Amino acid sequence: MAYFFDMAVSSRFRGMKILNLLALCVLIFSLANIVPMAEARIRRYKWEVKYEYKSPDCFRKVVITINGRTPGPTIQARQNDTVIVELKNSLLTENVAIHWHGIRQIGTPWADGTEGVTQCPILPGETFTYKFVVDRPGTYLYHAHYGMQREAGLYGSIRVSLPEGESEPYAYDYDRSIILNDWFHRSAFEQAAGLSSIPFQWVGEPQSLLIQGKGRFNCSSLNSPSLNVGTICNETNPECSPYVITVIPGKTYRLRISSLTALSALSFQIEGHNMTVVEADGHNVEPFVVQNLFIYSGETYSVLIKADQNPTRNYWATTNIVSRNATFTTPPGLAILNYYPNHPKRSPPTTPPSGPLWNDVGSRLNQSLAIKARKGFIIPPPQSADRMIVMLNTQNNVSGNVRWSVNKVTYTLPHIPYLIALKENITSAFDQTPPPDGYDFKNYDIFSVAENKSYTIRNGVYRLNFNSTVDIILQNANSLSNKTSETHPWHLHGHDFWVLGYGEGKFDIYNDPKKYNLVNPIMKNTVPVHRYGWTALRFRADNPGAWAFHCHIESHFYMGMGVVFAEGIERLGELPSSIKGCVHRK
Ligand SMILES: O=C1O[C@H]([C@@H](O)CO)C(O)=C1O
Repeated sequence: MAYFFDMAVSSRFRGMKILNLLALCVLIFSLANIVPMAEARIRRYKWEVKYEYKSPDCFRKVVITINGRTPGPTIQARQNDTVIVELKNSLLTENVAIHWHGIRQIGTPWADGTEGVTQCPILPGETFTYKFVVDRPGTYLYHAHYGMQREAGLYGSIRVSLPEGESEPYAYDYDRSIILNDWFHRSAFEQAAGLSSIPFQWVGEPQSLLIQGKGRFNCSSLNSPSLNVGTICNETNPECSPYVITVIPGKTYRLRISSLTALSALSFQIEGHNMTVVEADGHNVEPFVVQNLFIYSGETYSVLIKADQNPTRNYWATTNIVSRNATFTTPPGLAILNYYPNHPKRSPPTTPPSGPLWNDVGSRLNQSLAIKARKGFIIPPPQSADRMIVMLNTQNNVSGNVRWSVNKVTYTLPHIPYLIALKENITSAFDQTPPPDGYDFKNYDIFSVAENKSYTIRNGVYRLNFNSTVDIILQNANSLSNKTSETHPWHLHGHDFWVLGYGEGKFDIYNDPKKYNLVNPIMKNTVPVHRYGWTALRFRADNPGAWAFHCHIESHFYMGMGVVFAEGIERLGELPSSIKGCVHRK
């Protein structure tokens, strides 16, 4: 029919058509010159997730790889690009889900990749497609968000650059992404089993620290005669040769340093080189100089270093555990800063710098306080909040097991993910009573071993009014051991928050808010609450969806240290059916 019509069009008509087409082309061409088209592109990735034997720290174990690698491939995109990841789960007996850490998922809450919150798990053999826009430049991460799977090596970097022609407010010649991690030889399954057992079995300190997937375990410490040590642990395996950062003398490097540790807070340092901190979690920082960069799981920083030292040798870059005493259990992670043209494997002639003391709390608090938004890039916070939620973090004994609680509630995920249950009004899916907004401020002593009364395991959500401003006060306390309070890195999905302040001791709801930094607070997505201290955050509940907020220590989240916020669900259109595989309804 169309063919017939085309043939029937008279030549006069055809001539007019061609003229119109030409005019349209001229119009598009001139418009393109007046309004430069923002060139948002699609970045497409095809990933296969598999079990493989690897020896990241010379000790061979089963890890989870993406296209054969751990860390997985770096996602590189420009601001406003659409990232599409087609993920095939080739794990034989295990589900998977991947979270895009720091990407707010505005308009795509179903792509956040948080099993139990925003989607059903991806079953073995299935392929699932994540599609989302990276709307801000900066350094982000991705990692598994199912059980304790992240620890098995399923993680990588996301690097979002500015649109073509725009540049950062600081200058550098080259750019490198480095993920720090701690590494355990026992599998995530064994660890989870221990945490769920009675008696409780703690995961302990990691066996080694990895810098961009490489570490070194002392194989001779495995001297059990029943082990054929050579096949399990081999220090000459190239997989565990130190990570090398090659630099050209005189040049400036932007190192994007992030941490995805399962447990440890870290310090990172490069022998003889100061680091200028310029970015935190995707936001420009008013530059400040450090020798030791303290970094908590889930945080990302960019630091600038100048290769301005004696170029005839190489230097050590090291990372070591702070905030927990791992002095006798976990050696520092080592990498080599290689000055070209020295041989990259040439060991520096010095002993590696021994980072700061593990219990130097003051220096860590000082760094937290030093991070401010950069002049010219300040996003002013709302000057007041509509709601304040004070979250007391405690460690408790719940039903005979060690657990973590927020305001006496230990979190557990429902079988139907919150996003689906909320949108489709499946009220039986989770506890409809929200968790408490505070704790007994007057009577609770944060300096004593946690009392153990009326703690419960629940799965209610905090429902936030859409577009309201919410203050969260993370309040730390003594754990189950005398004179112990741990540092917890809290990560919020779906939003960045302003960091309004940190303090020591018990937060005073009347006086401490007067000390908030409402002038130039940094925005972040992950923040530590220091021992026996508090951290105050503010965010706007302006992103329709269900969002996890949790301690980024893998075992602590597993032990119930998290909450879920929900806002603006009624604004969402129909959810994609691909996230609903575990929901069977009549
Ligand atoms: O959650 C934890 O449990 C142990 C210990 O407190 C009990 O064994 C520990 O160090 C944690 O961080």
